[in-house]
Amino acid sequence: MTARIIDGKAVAERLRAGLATRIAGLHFRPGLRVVRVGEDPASGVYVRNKDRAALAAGFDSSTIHLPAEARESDLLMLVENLNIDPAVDGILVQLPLPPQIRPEMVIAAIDPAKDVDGFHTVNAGKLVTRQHGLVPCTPKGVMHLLREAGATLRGARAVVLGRSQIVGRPMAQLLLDADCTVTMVHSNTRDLAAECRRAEILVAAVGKPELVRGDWVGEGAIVIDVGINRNAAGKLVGDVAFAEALPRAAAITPVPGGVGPMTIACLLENTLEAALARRGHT
Ligand SMILES: Nc1nc(=O)c2c([nH]1)NC[C@@H]1CN(c3ccc(C(=O)N[C@@H](CCC(=O)O)C(=O)O)cc3)C=[N+]21
Repeated sequence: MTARIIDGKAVAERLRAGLATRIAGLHFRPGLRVVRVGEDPASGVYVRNKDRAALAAGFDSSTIHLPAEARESDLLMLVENLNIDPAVDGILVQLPLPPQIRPEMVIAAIDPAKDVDGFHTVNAGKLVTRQHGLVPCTPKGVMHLLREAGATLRGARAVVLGRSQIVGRPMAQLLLDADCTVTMVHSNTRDLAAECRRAEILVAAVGKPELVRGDWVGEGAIVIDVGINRNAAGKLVGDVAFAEALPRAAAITPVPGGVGPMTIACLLENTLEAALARRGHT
């Protein structure tokens, strides 16, 4: 078998086109503000791609750039101003932040109704208690991709590799809500390879270049690679050794062109959702 390659770029384009159509029918433009502090290189690509996509889909989007030396109080004041600005529906503060700024303080300061990253404790709590809230973009994008790939979720053995606040944990929750049998595995798991091999759906989100080798992938598995890493040669690679996984998987996402573009499309989807919810159209 050779895996079908799941084209995240194409799925993201369709999702964004659908959002553009919906926005064209509104009497306002949903507002998104991305706040960047200093110069994290990973954030650079993300902010550029996002700005282009947001403007093309009809959002009122802009990036606010603070210097690397900004104080935590400067950022908190900026967030407060965005919270009360009626033109702003979505606020995203790029992570990582410089060391003098505590990310948990900043995330806690964002109005949960405008928290389009879905990182605020209120939104995390809503996800776990199955209430309607803003869902983190990357796991939300992965669910879109699984549905597009025609994956049968009910009863499927899903393994999530990685337990981060922003991907692994919410990912497991969404898979559980879709009736998967979910296993979370991580750096302390005994025999990671054997656990991964049992997966019918494998989501790798650890940020370790090509950690998942071909023999970690079960025959016919659907493999979703969330990692975006640079390898020793400076090439962009995922958490999965793509060429090794290809002959075993039924379907697999590439890096780049897999999950990354979906994260951006879901950020825009969340911004539209937040805009409608704030105006009372749920
Ligand atoms: N508050 C916050 N929320 C985030 O969601 C967030 C963040 N901070 N900080 C940085 C990371 C990184 N991130 C990416 C999203 C999409 C691509 C993406 O679209 N990648 C393309 C192109 C990659 C390339 O060419 O370099 C792809 O995978 O095909 C990359 C990186 C979101 N992040």
